[in-house]
Amino acid sequence: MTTLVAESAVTPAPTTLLTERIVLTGFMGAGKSTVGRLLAANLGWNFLDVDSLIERHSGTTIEEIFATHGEAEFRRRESAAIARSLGARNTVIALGGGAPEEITNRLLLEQTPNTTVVFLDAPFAVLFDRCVLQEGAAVRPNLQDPDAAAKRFQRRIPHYIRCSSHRIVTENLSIEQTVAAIRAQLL
Ligand SMILES: Nc1ncnc2c1ncn2[C@@H]1O[C@H](COP(=O)(O)OP(=O)(O)OP(=O)(O)O)[C@@H](O)[C@H]1O
Ligand SMILES: O=C(O)C1=C[C@@H](O)[C@@H](O)[C@H](O)C1
Ligand SMILES: [Mg+2]
Repeated sequence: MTTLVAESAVTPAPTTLLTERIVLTGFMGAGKSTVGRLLAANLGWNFLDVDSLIERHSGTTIEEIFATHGEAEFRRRESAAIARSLGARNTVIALGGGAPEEITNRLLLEQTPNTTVVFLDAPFAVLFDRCVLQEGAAVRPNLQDPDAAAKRFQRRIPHYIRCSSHRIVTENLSIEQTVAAIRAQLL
């Protein structure tokens, strides 16, 4: 049993919003982890990264889970990690890029009260370039084949849109500007 420890736990008075948790969704490279961590620090909230939770709980890397057990098992672990993370309050939660494709995850998001889902959007080419430039990007299992990744992107767009109440187009924004744009929509 792994306990749920936020990556950044803070005690000072957190910013009060009309929501208890902000969930970031979007494709690989959207900035869910990078923006999420900064947004949480900015609000004085905690931050949880579902991909990191899965790795901590499994005691291994996502790459290894895909290689050893396959994507279906990864998705089961992902749903369990999302369910655990949605119990947290005053928390920014970064989902994995494929989470909204699963009906279980969409229902979890929809049915958890006081949960605001923000879709970080950008064109596939921008996201792909960001991932390639990022250190360690080569290990993202679902980014190995660019054509297949582009198809996944297309397939997922309607799910990202439907499961979110806010959408930020980040193509021309820095990480700091993306955080400011989220704050402007939610505060
Ligand atoms: N405007 C921007 N917004 C977000 N990230 C940006 C931006 N510009 C550049 N980046 C870079 O893009 C990368 C985004 O990666 P990040 O790991 O945060 O994405 P992610 O959405 O969490 O992806 P994954 O689904 O694979 O976990 C980082 O290296 C970040 O520095
Ligand atoms: O888009 C995807 O399918 C994935 C995105 C990452 O966040 C990880 O959840 C994993 O690499 C799968
Ligand atoms: Mg991430």
